Amino acid sequence: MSHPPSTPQLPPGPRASRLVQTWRFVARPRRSLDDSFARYGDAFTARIFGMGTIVVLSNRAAIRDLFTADPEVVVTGESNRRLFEDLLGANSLLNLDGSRHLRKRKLLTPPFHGQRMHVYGVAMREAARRAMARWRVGQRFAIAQTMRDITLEVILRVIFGVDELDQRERTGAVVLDFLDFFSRPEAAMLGIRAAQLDLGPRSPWGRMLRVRAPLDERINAAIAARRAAGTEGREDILSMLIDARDEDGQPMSDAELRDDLFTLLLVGHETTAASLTWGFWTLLRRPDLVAKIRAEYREVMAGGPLDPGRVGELVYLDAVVKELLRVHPVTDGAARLLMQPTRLGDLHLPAGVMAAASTWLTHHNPALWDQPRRFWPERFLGKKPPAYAWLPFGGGPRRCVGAAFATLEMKIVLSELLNHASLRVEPGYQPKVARRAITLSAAGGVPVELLAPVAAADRPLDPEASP
Ligand code: HEM
Repeated sequence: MSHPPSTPQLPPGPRASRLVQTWRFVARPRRSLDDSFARYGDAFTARIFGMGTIVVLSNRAAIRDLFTADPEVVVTGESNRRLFEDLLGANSLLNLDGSRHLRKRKLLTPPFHGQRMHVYGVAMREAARRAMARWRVGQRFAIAQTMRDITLEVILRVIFGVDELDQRERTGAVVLDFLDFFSRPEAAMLGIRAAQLDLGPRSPWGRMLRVRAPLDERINAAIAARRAAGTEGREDILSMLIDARDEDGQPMSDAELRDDLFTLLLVGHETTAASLTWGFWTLLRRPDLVAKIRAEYREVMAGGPLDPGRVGELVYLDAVVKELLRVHPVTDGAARLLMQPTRLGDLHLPAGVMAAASTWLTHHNPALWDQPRRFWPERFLGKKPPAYAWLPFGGGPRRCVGAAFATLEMKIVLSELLNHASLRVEPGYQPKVARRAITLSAAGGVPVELLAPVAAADRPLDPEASP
């Protein structure tokens, strides 16, 4: 092992202009990374508008040092603020550092753990079943849209406890309008601070503010209504956050609540929907894997009703989900800003630059994974994912708050749909990777067709039936 150089320096990287590098990052997210990895290896320097100079890592030792560094020195909120302060709000967990981040995380962690997960599991299963009930044999549809409908319904229900379906759908439409805006080419401009100016409804920032306003209104109205009606007996996240107190006994202000709910809405469903979409595209072309998922489901079901509390018994499905998150990561990775010169593995990087653990490159680095391009869930059977090599949810003190929630949702939706519906993906369909809001999703939405009537909830499909 070589030693880090004594003076801070940047590793080499692509020499193209910042503009060209930014365009490639937006338009060809995978290829640009693969090309740079092939040329420069597991640490290289890129220059991207909105992010400045960024050292892209797929080296395990460097990633370990990044995730275990002092969060006052290697920060996240400060760099997020440059991109998202006006978008997500100054109080958003994503935009905070140090003690304010810690305090907010303590408030936001309990809603996503423990007994509550069972309640969410029931909501997830219901949303999946409701989606299937709408399908007709022979119908063709984009599975990405179904996944968005399901995950949006779930997040709205668990965040706001919107019980009434109609109201949930109207709020959902406002959220989708907002997110759709982020799949337009002009949205790439929003990361540039100088472009964050309201120059009227035709300017990107002006448009963003106008599609966000109705969403703000709905969130503010929900907060006011809940404060007025009280939180007694309620199990939604909004009520939990209204009741939460920090160490000094202080409740959250309306502004804080608004920023947090907005953040959770944005990061809490599109990511899971995109992961599930890649999942269906992968699994529907692999009847052998679907047969194994179904056989396991039947076996576990033989021991009694498979309610969401028993999903943990589906160990093969667990391995499938881990492998999906490895092969098709839906975020670029975990980025930090270095406030001081920092040693990361063999690197000694200067202050002021960003360092990012690249999910795509780390998950496909042949030095870390046997046959990295192969989809092979068995690699996770009976084994924990290797530390600092499997990072779909980032790592360290900023690791994704919703990781357990998202994993549960993926398992429930995959298992409900694969065990009760025979779907066919259009033969030869090969999706491109497209940026949509913060996620890398399958362009075209993955068209599928329902081949036979959806099976009853208590009569799962035969393992050998068509996928
Ligand atoms: C498959 C689905 C998901 C993926 C792949 C994903 C991925 C990520 C990643 C990579 C990060 C950055 C971690 C880091 O910097 O180390 C993150 C942060 C975060 N995620 Fe997720 N996420 C998913 C679902 C969710 C859900 C369902 C929620 C909540 C309902 C959520 C809430 C958050 C929050 C609040 C943060 C910021 C944490 C902080 O800064 O302390 N995510 N997520």
